Amino acid sequence: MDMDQLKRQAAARALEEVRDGMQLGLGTGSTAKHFVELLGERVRAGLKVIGVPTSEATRADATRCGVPLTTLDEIDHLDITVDGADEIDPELNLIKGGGGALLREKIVAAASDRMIVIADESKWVQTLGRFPLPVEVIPFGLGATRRAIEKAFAQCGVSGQMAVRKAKDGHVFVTDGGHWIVDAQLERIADPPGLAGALSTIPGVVEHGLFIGLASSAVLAGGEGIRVIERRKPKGD
Ligand SMILES: O=C[C@H](O)[C@H](O)[C@H](O)COP(=O)(O)O
Repeated sequence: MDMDQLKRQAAARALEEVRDGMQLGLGTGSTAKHFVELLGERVRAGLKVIGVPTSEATRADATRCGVPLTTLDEIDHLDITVDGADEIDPELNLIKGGGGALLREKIVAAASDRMIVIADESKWVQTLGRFPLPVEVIPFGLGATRRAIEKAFAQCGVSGQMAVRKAKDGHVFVTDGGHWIVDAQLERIADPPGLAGALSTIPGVVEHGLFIGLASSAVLAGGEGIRVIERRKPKGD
């Protein structure tokens, strides 16, 4: 079975959690896109749900698939967010933002009662960090922000090359929020909550790709079948 089929299987398993009347956060990326497509099939068959997209790309996909959309200004909470991830550790800490949607993804996940992460098994790691950590930054004062990020890394015992993300056309990648992303090659993040806290205090950092205490469960699809891992601690701890 190829990777794309595994992603679709994980998406299909998460869809089993969706009930009539639910308000859903719709993630971004190639795995979340399968969820949006499968959800669209159910909507066309009569399921009543409403979604909040985490990116302009997902907004376009959801619209194409016939999934009705709203915003977090119109509704006061979401029942479930279903989203992909770049890395998932056994505490269900995540690295996200490979597609650049981390800011909206984190806002939407935090507004949800439950976040279900869907992925193929390759995203499961013992320690986060092999995937470059995306840090969303304000272009103004980037030199100072980079130095502050390096200091935060040193305080947390990590180091690595940082690079401003480029789009395929060679220009700087700009997020849906109009910001830039610095990708940090850290290899091994021993204390994800500590690093998340340190990055959050830097003024030029808008958000970072460490999702701590947000995922309620992970649905991992692999050659041997599907594994569902539930978070041990309650959400927010
Ligand atoms: O910004 C993008 C998101 O965080 C994605 O959910 C993440 O990069 C995983 O994407 P994919 O399912 O394509 O591997």
